[in-house]
Amino acid sequence: MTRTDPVSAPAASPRIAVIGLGAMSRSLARALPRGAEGLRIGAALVRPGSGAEVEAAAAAAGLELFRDLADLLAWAPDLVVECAGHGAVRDLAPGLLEAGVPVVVVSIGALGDADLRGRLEAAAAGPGGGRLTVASGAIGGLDILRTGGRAGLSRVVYRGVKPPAAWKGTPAEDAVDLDALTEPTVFFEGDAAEASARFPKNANVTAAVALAGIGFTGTRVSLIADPTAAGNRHEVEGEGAFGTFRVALSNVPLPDNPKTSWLAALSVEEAVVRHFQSVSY
Ligand SMILES: NC(=O)C1=CN([C@@H]2O[C@H](COP(=O)(O)OP(=O)(O)OC[C@H]3O[C@@H](n4cnc5c(N)ncnc54)[C@H](O)[C@@H]3O)[C@@H](O)[C@H]2O)C=CC1
Ligand SMILES: O=C([O-])CC(=O)C(=O)O
Repeated sequence: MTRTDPVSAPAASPRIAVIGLGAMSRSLARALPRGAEGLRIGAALVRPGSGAEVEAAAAAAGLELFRDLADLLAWAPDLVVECAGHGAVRDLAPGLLEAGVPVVVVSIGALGDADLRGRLEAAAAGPGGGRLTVASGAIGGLDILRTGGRAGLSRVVYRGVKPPAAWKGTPAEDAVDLDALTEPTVFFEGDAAEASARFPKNANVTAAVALAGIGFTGTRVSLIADPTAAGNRHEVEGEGAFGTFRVALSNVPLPDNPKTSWLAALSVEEAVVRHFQSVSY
């Protein structure tokens, strides 16, 4: 027998697409190919009305551009990574999962909606359903909440501090004059259900903490605008039968979006790499 093909042909590169082409997707598309794994983003699903700026961003990143879920499905993605917003999780993730496509979600606050969680769980569990994974995002310590939580948690508290500019365009503007602040100011106190729903671009971390720990209503949340803050700070304290813990992060924001920590983009990169590993450490 004559072989003309190489004995060990390289495996085809997985077809990875992002939803949304904002700060996080652009960071991911730039960073992923620099990793040793040889992965890259190949396509982006953007809003139907997206114009020339988005086309230029896609061209610069070498991405195929789709404006319709059916076109993305026809591209046959091996993995789709949502980096868009709560609406994208609600409108697009169930259809992807039903079609058998694995989905990584970073707009985790959308999962505060119990009906949506039920739809996603049903889509993933259905015949040929894809797997839904949640990226850790801009926060850490989720592993402690999950593991400690197996023996029961009695208290989980989250505190989020960002510079006033990062709270622009959010309900924080109704509570305080962000431009006039001279000291750290608490403008929201409540639970993770309310925080993640009212601050969909700033408080996804509260949903990540809630899902890993004691749920959306059990997780106490304070949000703070601090004119002296250089970046985005997140603190989580937990208590349970296992003991206690405290995690504090001081995150560098993405240059294109002061609301979003670079760590959130890195967490998506890590989730993508992990998805394709046969052994994960
Ligand atoms: N889990 C976490 O720790 C974090 C989660 N996030 C989430 O990630 C999202 C993306 O963050 P960034 O890239 O910084 O925001 P961004 O605002 O820079 O980019 C989001 C892009 O997605 C597009 N988009 C929105 N809905 C869409 C849809 N249905 N279909 C296609 N495109 C859509 C927007 O037009 C925009 O271009 C945020 O909206 C937030 O929900 C952000 C920071 C941290
Ligand atoms: O990126 C961050 O620091 C946190 C954030 O915006 C979110 O949780 O939605």
